[in-house]
Amino acid sequence: MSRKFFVGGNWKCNGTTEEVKKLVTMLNEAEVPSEEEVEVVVSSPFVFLTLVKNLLRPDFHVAAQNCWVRKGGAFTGEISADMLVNLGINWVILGHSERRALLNETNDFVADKVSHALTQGLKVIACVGETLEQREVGTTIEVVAAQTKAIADRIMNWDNVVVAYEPVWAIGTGKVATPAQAQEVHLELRKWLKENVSAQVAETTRIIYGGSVNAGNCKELAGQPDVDGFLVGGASLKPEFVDIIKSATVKNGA
Ligand SMILES: O=C(CO)COP(=O)(O)O
Repeated sequence: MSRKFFVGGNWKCNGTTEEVKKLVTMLNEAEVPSEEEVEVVVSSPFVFLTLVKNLLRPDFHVAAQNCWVRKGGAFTGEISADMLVNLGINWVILGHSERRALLNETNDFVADKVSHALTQGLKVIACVGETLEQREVGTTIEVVAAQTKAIADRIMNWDNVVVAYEPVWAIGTGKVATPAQAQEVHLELRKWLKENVSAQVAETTRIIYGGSVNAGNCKELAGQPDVDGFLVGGASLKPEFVDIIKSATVKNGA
């Protein structure tokens, strides 16, 4: 398999220093498949990034949950991509549906951020996904294609991009997409990449699933041919995150 299994933990806006230390200790003690089999990236709130980076085992990586759309300057409250690089953080989540919905981030704005972050040397987890309303009126593929197109229009190189398909109706709801629903959208996204970017990008870009992933449902989802890993929210704050990391073995046939 040319696409290495990827498991991201999105801690969202959660945690105290003590809780973060506990979580990192739990992760450091976990026995998981090797780095060759699975890439693990945990995403803490900005204020804990250095703490996590300093304490976390070296085979796991750290991501920010957002960054500013261009170089730093007079942008009160923002964090620039080069600041993250300066801290030794090499990943960033961009375009999460919570930011799209609550902070009105548009497809173009997200795509500008992706493009800028890549030029600064960050690797990007770019999130796409439809709302329940959009799914119900049958526009799921159109919506995720438009979100992906905005990015494709601005970047030349997809090597450092992971696409996270996160149906909004499945996030934090306990209502996980069925393996067939996830596979359908992942396959369509891959087709879209093949037709609109290149066969090589379609073949090598990891498309991961997010939305109520837990220890109980991860194996069946991981068994889908176009599901290359997960972006985990709530369960990434719990010991079951380790079980989700281990679902890489489903993919790798162990
Ligand atoms: O938004 C998510 C990950 O980015 C998914 O969140 P939950 O796993 O809590 O549904």
